[in-house]
Amino acid sequence: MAHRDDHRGIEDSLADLELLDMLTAPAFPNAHELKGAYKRRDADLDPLLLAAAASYAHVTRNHYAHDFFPAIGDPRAEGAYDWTKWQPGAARQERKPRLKYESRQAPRSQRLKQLGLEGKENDSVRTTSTPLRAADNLPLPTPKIAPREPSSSSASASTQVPPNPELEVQCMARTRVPTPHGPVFLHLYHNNRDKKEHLAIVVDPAQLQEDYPSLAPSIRSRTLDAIWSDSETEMDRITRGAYVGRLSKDSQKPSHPGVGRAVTPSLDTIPSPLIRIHSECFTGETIGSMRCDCGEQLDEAIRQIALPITVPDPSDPARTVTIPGRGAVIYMRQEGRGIGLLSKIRAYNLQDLGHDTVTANLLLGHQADERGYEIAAAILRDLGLGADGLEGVRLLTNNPDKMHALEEEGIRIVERVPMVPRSWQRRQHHKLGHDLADAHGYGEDERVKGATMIGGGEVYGEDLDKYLRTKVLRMGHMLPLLSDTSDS
Ligand SMILES: Nc1nc2c(ncn2[C@@H]2O[C@H](COP(=O)(O)OP(=O)(O)OP(=O)(O)O)[C@@H](O)[C@H]2O)c(=O)[nH]1
Repeated sequence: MAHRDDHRGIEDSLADLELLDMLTAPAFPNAHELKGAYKRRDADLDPLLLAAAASYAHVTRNHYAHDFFPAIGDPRAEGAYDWTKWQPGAARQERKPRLKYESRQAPRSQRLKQLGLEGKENDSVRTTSTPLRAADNLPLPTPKIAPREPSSSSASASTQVPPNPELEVQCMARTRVPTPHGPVFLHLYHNNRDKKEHLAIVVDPAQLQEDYPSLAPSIRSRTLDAIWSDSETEMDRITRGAYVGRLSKDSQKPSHPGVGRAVTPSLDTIPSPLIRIHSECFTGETIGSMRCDCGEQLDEAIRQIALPITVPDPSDPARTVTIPGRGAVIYMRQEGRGIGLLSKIRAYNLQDLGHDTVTANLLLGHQADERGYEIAAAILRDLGLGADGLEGVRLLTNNPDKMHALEEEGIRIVERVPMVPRSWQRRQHHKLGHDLADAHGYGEDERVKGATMIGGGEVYGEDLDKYLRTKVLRMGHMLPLLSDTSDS
């Protein structure tokens, strides 16, 4: 639209305004007079989109890799019509010639042919030439796991796999994670039965001491500590977590197969490791749902496992020594007792209609519990827990099916430890005096409000400090550093 001081003058401005009114008013007052005077200008496409498409050279963001970019900015390349010089009624201006677009990249079909991927255009393929592949800068050898058991519908004659390959689990990586209950070692497992990444949260802080083995054998993954290939380097082993002691700039000791297996003479006097087989629960663990106590159970399991243990001193049986708690939570990706999150959410709606958790599952065509424990048992064996000839386990559960399933898988359970919900413990605490709560290691005022990890209290410590400082100093996060605020 023209400006008042513009050489075109007031008439042009009024004409522009009239046209704008015509286009934007809900009903133009003299519509009957003007009918047919203007061509309708309803845009089928967003005008901004059209403007962007028409502007500048024929550039989309997919063209950035191409070769004409040096020419952008060159006046010869800017061959588009100069609209600032437009005059009403003026003759169409000469257009400057555009530079011819040339790409140095061969056509896609030729590039695919070179890579032997002809005809696979739509497959999601990663080629060696793909830039910025996360794994490129850290190639890790991976051990072979037998292929997944084929389902009857997917098995074809051309891809013959043994019908029921023996279950194999493989710990792919392990790392230390500080938690409010002390350090744990998070282990990530693959297996040849399902495509899920099951986890083991191993509590065994004695491993962090330089001068271990301690009184009890270390809880370590056999498959992680194994040699994966002749070509693996010490750095490969350390990067995947196959190290001993505490990893730091000054301490980098790769582990060797069989580390931590030695059965110490004092083993009979040390309680068996405390174990929980926990099933994933997004709602309870992540968003603090109070529809279940899964978040609390996970927190409580780690807390109980990490409680220090008092044992007879091997050098003087008349005295006792305290050793760090030990055990593991095997965290199975069996959301909603195996029915999955989608079905569990639907089941919750049925529960709101008055059905209980079991009926809701059944109404959806599921079983009350669709979990299996073969993989959990295999992970326990890999960690040297409950297996033949090694330590038995104390199992934290109220679920008899879980106990039986594990025993059927050959896991030796020497004791069942009940999982009492904290709110019940509190009520018991009121009824019976302080004995029960004290027996579980905390009193009325401590932690009873924290139903989940989320409500569980403040997180602090050396590792968190370091992490936050790096974010401020290297990533520009807007947080006052502790030293900056100490004076204020
Ligand atoms: N389908 C369904 N799953 C639920 C519901 N509430 C919790 N879960 C799931 O139940 C599983 C939790 O089970 P566990 O913590 O192993 O508990 P459990 O089998 O009762 O046994 P213990 O706690 O060991 O005594 C998680 O996968 C949750 O997602 C529900 O209402 N419906």
